[in-house]
Amino acid sequence: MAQVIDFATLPADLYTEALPNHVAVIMDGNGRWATQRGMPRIAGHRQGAKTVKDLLRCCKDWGIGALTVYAFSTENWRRPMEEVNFLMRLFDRLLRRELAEMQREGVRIQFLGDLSPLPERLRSLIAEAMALTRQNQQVQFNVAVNYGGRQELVMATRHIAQQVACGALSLEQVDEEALSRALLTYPMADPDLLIRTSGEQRLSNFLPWQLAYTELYFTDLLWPEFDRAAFHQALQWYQSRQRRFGGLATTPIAQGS
Ligand SMILES: CC(C)=CCC/C(C)=C/CC/C(C)=C/COP(=O)(O)OP(=O)(O)O
Ligand SMILES: C=C(C)CCOP(=O)(O)OP(=O)(O)O
Ligand SMILES: [Mg+2]
Repeated sequence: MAQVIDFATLPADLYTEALPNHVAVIMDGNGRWATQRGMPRIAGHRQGAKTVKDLLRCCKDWGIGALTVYAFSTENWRRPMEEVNFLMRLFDRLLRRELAEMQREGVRIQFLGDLSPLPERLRSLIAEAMALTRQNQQVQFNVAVNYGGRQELVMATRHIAQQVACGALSLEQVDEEALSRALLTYPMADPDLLIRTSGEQRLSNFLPWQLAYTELYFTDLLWPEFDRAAFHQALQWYQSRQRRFGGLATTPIAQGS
């Protein structure tokens, strides 16, 4: 008989000490999921929102400290206006609907990206959500909205150039640490695991600096299909990896800890 796994708690074949501390996700495939079912693309985004809600809860249940999701890229403005507007309204609705529960669950929510072109009401909801949850420590939830890795690096470079120009930083002080400090993700640790759904194997401008040594996991599942069993598989795969960081072979993560 097939083994039944209770996904409410950490499955027995995953090891707490060998879990990623920070998981990043490119939630791709919402549009295809809906199209395959004869539904409008926006129905896929609506379903995808349910998936992210359960994944966040799963991270909390399984003891994973940080989840970063790619919700809207700097390039996604190229989509039809109706889809962009729907997504903005969806972010707005989710924040209003879920904020109290996230607060109860100890979720600290942060947004990464240039928020200036977002609708005014969404921006103030975002500010309120970040302020309300800033002391929470159960799980950190980062939502990348109007995020672009190249834009982030340009902004960081400008910031550093300005500091050098005004004498606050010497040229010798411009190092990896200084650049990390100028990024939107500071002071978070880099993701240990990146998951991209829908079969595409590219970064699409997501966290190019921060993912330098991240383990990359690709699955053909479309984002609305990515459930706890799929996350379990991704974590099993992660625990079998050897992270070398340029050094020599070590044991897989699950045996090395
Ligand atoms: C606040 C929050 C976290 C919201 C969750 C809503 C959500 C899942 C947003 C993702 C939007 C998006 C552009 C997904 C990519 O799929 P796609 O449209 O590119 O799908 P396709 O590649 O099949 O066309
Ligand atoms: C998941 C998000 C928010 C952006 C990446 O997916 P895209 O669908 O925009 O990426 P490309 O296939 O265009 O590279
Ligand atoms: Mg896509």
